[in-house]
Amino acid sequence: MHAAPLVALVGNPNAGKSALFNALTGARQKVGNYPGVTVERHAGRFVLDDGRPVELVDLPGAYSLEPSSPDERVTRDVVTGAGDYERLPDALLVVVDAANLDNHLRFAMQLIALGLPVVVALNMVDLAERDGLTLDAGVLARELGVPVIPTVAVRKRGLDELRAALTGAVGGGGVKLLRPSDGSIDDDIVTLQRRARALSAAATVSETAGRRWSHALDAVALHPVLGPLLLLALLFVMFQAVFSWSEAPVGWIENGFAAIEGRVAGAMPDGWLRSLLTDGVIAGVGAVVVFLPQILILFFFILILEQTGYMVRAAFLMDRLMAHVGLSGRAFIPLLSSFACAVPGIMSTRTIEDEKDRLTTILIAPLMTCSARLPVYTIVIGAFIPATKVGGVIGLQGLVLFGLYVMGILGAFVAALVLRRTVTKGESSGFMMEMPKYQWPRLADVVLGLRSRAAVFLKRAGTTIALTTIVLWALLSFPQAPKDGGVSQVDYSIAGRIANGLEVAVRPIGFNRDIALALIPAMAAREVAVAAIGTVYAIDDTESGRGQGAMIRQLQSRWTLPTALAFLMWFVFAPQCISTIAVTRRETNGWKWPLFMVGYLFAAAYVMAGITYWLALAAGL
Ligand SMILES: Nc1nc2c(ncn2[C@@H]2O[C@H](COP(=O)(O)OP(=O)(O)OP(=O)(O)O)[C@@H](O)[C@H]2O)c(=O)[nH]1
Ligand SMILES: [Mg+2]
Repeated sequence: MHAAPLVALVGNPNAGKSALFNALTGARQKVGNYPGVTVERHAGRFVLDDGRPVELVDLPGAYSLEPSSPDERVTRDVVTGAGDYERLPDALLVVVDAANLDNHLRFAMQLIALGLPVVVALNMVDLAERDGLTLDAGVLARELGVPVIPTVAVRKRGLDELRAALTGAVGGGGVKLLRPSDGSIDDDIVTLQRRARALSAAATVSETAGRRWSHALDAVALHPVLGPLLLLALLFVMFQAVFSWSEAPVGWIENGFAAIEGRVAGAMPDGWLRSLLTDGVIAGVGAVVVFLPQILILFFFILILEQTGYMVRAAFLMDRLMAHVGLSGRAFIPLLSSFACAVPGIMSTRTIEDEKDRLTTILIAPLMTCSARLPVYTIVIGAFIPATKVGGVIGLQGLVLFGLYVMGILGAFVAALVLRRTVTKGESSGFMMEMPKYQWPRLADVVLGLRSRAAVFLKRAGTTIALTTIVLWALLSFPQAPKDGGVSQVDYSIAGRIANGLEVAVRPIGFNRDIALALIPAMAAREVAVAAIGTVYAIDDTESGRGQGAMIRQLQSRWTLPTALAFLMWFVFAPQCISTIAVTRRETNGWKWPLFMVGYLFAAAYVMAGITYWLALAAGL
């Protein structure tokens, strides 16, 4: 049996390859309105008109066949059949952005010159029309010598025609492909560019000045003074929203868990199994799941920034600042993605050309406040920072949260500055990124993005987090303390004894036994810190009731303000996540850099938490 024909999706970054891949295969690859969304090869399947299945691979965007960064290398290797990829594609589906034709045609012409059967998707014709641009696909097809199909990937327009053209291209339909008459594979870049421009002019039927409002938006978004103010305002609204919008849904989730716990407790006799289910699993998982609304609000904002095309503007604004600390402008998007999670953030550093630039970005990515820290931050802020308004409008809790994010960013900048002068010394490169077109965010995409985030989070809560809390519950519950022995169950347990030992090391920075106890399971996932503390208090004090309210009261009675502040500072810096360490090992091909990263971050966490604690004490807090 023959393997299914292989078709590769290629084109410039942000042309809509992944959107087209999703439309054809029904997959849900990430799309986003900025270059460099896809950094790996992804495969899927669809069926041609004649019933043959086809394997389609989505590739990272590239500007040419001479790769300048690790992600572009993947694309070059696949289309030339080099590297580790098993076979040459049977056809290329080249995606070009209709509204950016002359730039995208240059790479398309290089690809056509490779000699493989090609179908061109003239994508985003809707945006071209919006900008008052009408193109003649027939002219393009004649000049390029390959089928050119107008498409709107996100509305699934042009897919039937595309499938028909691909059916011909992979051999079944007997369509004879014409080759371009000249040998453009050997053309130099200037000749190519000139041809691309001429071709795009020939295919342009009419063009009106429709981009005026986009220029007007950029005049504000990229303005040297207004631009940063707008960025700051946007970030600020985002952090306020994390607190103020989440109140009601957090209440619903809590009531839900309380109801489940009540049912379970009522249906079971008192004993270790009931304690495992209520104090361990339900209390622990519940303590984490209540943060779902806040995480979704954060992602809602990130998705909107990604889809509107604002993100690259923000990167542009930050470029000067980034250059000062020795980072490349390209580092902005990996760092911004790390606000969601450092793992995809570190993977997206593959778009950075320079080895040292890339390494520096990887090493500082864990300092961006990932969403797993949000539960830890919000519960401690909720307990120790009063919900008052500063100046009548700005919520103090949101302000402190914002401050913690800023702390992480400042820490990252300082780290970059130091690293670039020592271990990753080198020149930094300038900003080179196309501005994507402004687009309205599509509701369906936002919903899809939020759904997948919710799924990831709930899966973690149901697996890693549940498992860790069960282990922790067991270590906290055994051996059982003698009744009336004057020693608390937590102190008597295995976990308590370990924590009492560890406490010696963390006492100088203001941490108590409960915190020492939470730090180790938090290595599996940061949110577990909250679950762990929840479990400790549930076992220690069975009378105290449940839910965030009870936990906040426990924190207030057992921790001092300096301890709470030191704890927050620890979480800004500490490298507490095994997945991040693992992905760093993979992306840097060895243990050297992940170990270095863990070492410097733990040292920074310890020192910064200590400084915070002592300063707070000195200030009389
Ligand atoms: N209006 C409109 N938007 C589109 C169309 N195709 C894609 N988009 C949007 O354009 C942006 C880029 O799409 P992607 O599919 O991520 O682009 P890509 O080519 O995979 O980009 P990289 O992975 O970065 O190389 C996303 O915001 C899409 O929603 C289209 O035909 N019309
Ligand atoms: Mg993509």
